[in-house]
Amino acid sequence: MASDNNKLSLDSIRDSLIRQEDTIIFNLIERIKYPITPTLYKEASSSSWNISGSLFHYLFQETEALHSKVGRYLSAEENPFFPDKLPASIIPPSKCTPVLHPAAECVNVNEKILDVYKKQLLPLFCTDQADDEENFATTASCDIQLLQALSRRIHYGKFVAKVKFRDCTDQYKPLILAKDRDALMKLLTFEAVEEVVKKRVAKKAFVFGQQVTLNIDDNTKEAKYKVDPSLVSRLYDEWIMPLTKLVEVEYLLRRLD
Ligand SMILES: O=C(O)C(=O)C[C@]1(C(=O)O)C=C[C@@H](O)C=C1
Repeated sequence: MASDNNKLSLDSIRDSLIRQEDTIIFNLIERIKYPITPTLYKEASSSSWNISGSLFHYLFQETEALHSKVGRYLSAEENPFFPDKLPASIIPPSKCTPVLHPAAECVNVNEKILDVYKKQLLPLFCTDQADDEENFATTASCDIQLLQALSRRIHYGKFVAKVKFRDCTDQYKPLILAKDRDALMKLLTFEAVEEVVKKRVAKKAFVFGQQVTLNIDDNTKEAKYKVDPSLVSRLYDEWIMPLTKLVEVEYLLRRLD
């Protein structure tokens, strides 16, 4: 969607952000089936595995390398977590005019996303801590899919910023020239939209996380959900939307380069 330059509007981008909520919530539900699994994220040097870094890090880097070869990071919607380690794509880049300003490539907050994910989000969402060795690879694959979904959503801020600048250039230009981050942040913020997002994702978590049964008696039992809706709302309020806005500001600050 975001590759179609002519049709790009704030409404179409917001529609995509809404659709991405489903992906994030489903991936979250998948990941939290497993415990935190501390060994997965620890340096593997002391183990018998012949790798440097953690098993999670190894699988993530190798996954990105493979995806890079088949052109994943040629898309402006994708941002790598290990940009310095990527092999070239075997697929040639598209000949279409790029949608974003070339400086968009320098905006990458994945290091922050990874840090927040490991230190704050996993402990918040995963209640159990255990080393389930049989599921190391599956657990790490769930982490990677969730992180890629979070990264794509947060870096969509570049497209949001692009249309906001295009539609209100007169308001944004002086703030960019003055490098006034706070004023840019204020101008691009829509509190009413954020309130709707928080309520909608909580509702989606409630609906997607229900146990679906065909037994009518089950409706009367106390409902059990796979993910706490209030935590999903908090995920958006405290991390996803602030990081999206950070990406918007970073993109705008480079927009006139
Ligand atoms: O919809 C927008 O205008 C956005 O900038 C996206 C977003 C979000 O992350 O959902 C971020 C900032 C706004 O305050 C509202 C929503």
